[in-house]
Amino acid sequence: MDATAPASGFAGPPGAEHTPAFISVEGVGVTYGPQGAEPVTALSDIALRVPEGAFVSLVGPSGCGKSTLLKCVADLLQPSAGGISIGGVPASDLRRQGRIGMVFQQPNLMPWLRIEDNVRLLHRLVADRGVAAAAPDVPALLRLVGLDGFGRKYPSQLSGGMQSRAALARALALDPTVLLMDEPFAALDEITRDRMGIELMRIWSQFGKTVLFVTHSLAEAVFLSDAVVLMTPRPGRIARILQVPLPRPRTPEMRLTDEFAHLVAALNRDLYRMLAA
Ligand SMILES: Nc1ncnc2c1ncn2[C@@H]1O[C@H](COP(=O)(O)OP(=O)(O)OP(=O)(O)O)[C@@H](O)[C@H]1O
Repeated sequence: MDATAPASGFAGPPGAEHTPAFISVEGVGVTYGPQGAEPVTALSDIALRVPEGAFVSLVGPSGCGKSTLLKCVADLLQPSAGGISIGGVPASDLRRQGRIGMVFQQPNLMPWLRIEDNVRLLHRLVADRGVAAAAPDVPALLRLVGLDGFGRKYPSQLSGGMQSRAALARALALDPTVLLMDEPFAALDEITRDRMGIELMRIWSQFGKTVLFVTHSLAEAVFLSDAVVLMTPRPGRIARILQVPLPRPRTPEMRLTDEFAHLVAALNRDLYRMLAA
């Protein structure tokens, strides 16, 4: 198994190393503060090349800067050094058009809005800013995420897993160029979380977007991804990029194979070595 990607920062499926980068992160560093305290260098010299349509996970010890990197890609945070482009354009252009889909650990649905109106919300917000965007096909999105027939419900009438599905439908509403997911299933119980992973694979194979996915679970990362980016403790750098040669579509049975166990063990070993150093 040759699972370590070249130093170029390529993060995509095995065999796609020469595909042009779609998400391009070049020399990105982030230093927070100072706000009366010591500055915190959260990220240092991150270089990442993610091809179009790839599913890539970011893993690493708590505080290594996974969310910070995702925020930079989403243009919610300006890097202190380096730059990021998506599909050849600056992330800021896409954000203004509402073309960066985000899903967080908490679904953050508006409790006073029906599910269908939550899914429409982003379109309303960008329209209010004068940005022309096609109105989302809400019934199709709800069908896609398995919420057919639940559009008239309010968030409180849905289970945690269903709220996660609604948050995903909302993130997909404006046909995003990329989907950025920050521990989207961390608040769910293990069985629901596993089921959501399978569902996400099904949905991803239909919408075909490039996904950056932050998780603390190495097994979840391996199961879902074409490549897993392991980051060092703060300041976060890229320690290793593990390419995942498991075939697609991924099935629950793959989690029981020796190959899967070896991939997760390889990441675990690197993580423990890093933390022990
Ligand atoms: N606004 C901020 N001001 C100062 N420091 C910050 C700020 N946001 C994050 N940090 C620090 O930057 C580092 C990286 O934080 P970040 O949340 O990106 O890490 P993470 O890997 O996503 O963590 P976790 O896995 O615990 O969610 C941490 O040490 C954190 O304390």
